[in-house]
Amino acid sequence: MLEVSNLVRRFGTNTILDGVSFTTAPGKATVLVGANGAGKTTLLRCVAGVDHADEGEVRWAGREIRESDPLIRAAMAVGLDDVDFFPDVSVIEHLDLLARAHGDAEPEAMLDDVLDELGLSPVADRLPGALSSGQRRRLGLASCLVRPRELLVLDEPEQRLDAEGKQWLAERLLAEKAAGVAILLSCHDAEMASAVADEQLQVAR
Ligand SMILES: Nc1ncnc2c1ncn2[C@@H]1O[C@H](COP(=O)(O)OP(=O)(O)OP(=O)(O)O)[C@@H](O)[C@H]1O
Repeated sequence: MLEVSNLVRRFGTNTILDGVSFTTAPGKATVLVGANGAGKTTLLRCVAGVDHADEGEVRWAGREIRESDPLIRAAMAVGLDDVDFFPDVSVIEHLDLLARAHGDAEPEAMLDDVLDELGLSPVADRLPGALSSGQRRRLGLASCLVRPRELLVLDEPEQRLDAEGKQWLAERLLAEKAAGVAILLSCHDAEMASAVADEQLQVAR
């Protein structure tokens, strides 16, 4: 379980998060909603361990979150917007590397399924620089799906997806919940937020 307690994040004199607390549970989705600049990405970055709160705590299974902790990395699949890909590693090679790094010695069939599901099969051999922004977004999502996960953290995953992609995303998130995965995501799409959320958390400065 993820436990966020009294999280405070300041940038200079600006207090962005002012004592945020919530928990997630297996099979449940918490959706962060709020205006541009409200602090949703900041909160997700603190949860993922790539940013550090000034006060408060983020714990997973009782352990303080550190992105270098193998137990945390094994449990948490994170799709933030600033994902970088190796420029000279193809779509399929990225996914293959990730799956193997997380202990799948024979990922080929699973990779085919994920590529197919995300409509990335036709560009499987392309380098990231030759993808459209929507295809890069899909590759970021695929990166979360080719590895084991107990918690899925996604920052505005609906961004740059076409209508079909959004429909797929909503269905996939419901399937993740049904498989027992806890989900924490930010979302500007009200329809998707209500379709997926067990709890909506209003983030406001
Ligand atoms: N590294 C930083 N240094 C200074 N200010 C920052 C930094 N990162 C974020 N901010 C500020 O914190 C506030 C919250 O930003 P954040 O990206 O968390 O908002 P958001 O809710 O995700 O917005 P959006 O819906 O537009 O993605 C903004 O005012 C932003 O300018």
